[in-house]
Amino acid sequence: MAEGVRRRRKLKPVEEAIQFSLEQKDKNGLEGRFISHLKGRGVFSCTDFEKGDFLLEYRGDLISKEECERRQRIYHDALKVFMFEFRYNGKLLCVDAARDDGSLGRLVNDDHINPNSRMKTIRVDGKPHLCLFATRSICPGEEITYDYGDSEWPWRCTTLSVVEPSTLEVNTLSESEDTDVEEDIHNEIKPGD
Ligand SMILES: C[S@@+](CC[C@H](N)C(=O)[O-])C[C@H]1O[C@@H](n2cnc3c(N)ncnc32)[C@H](O)[C@@H]1O
Repeated sequence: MAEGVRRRRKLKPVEEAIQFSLEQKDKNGLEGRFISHLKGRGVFSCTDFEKGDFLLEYRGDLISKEECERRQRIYHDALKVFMFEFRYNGKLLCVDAARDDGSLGRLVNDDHINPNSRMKTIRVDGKPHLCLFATRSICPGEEITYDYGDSEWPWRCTTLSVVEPSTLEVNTLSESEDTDVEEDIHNEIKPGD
């Protein structure tokens, strides 16, 4: 087959995650949008994604536990929420995405009930990268969410209020098979830490 006609092999999700991690770019088909003053911004799909697809990297500075603790002492609460602590090869590490570099990963919101993606670590050049993969098919217009992990996140407080005798409404008060995939992870920080 002539060089120009040769088809590019479709990358596996983890290969795509590695490529985007190396290029430090977000893929097309996703956009950041303002949702509300309580929730802030979020990331929305503008295309169809399939279960297992790579979506985004949670980009930031990869730092040690000690450096994370040092930054937490000087950061305002609004910045601390961008510090994603995780365990890798038995060590506590952190990706600090406090600096707004325009990347989308840092804008993905929490949903512990019906998330559509999951955070995993992938190894690129010996270093862990935090990447989100779709856990089900995602339609255009859907918000991308993942489970931040067990913690007393303030927005998870809910109340039940009776709307009609038989109708309950939930009101939110505040708002691998591949060898490079290490493990599913959760954010281990607690709000205000
Ligand atoms: C990593 S940031 C996500 C992006 C954030 N929404 C923004 O605009 O910068 C985490 C913060 O987003 C907000 N957040 C995340 N998930 C939420 C949810 N389900 N409901 C309300 N606020 C949420 C909280 O303020 C949280 O501290």
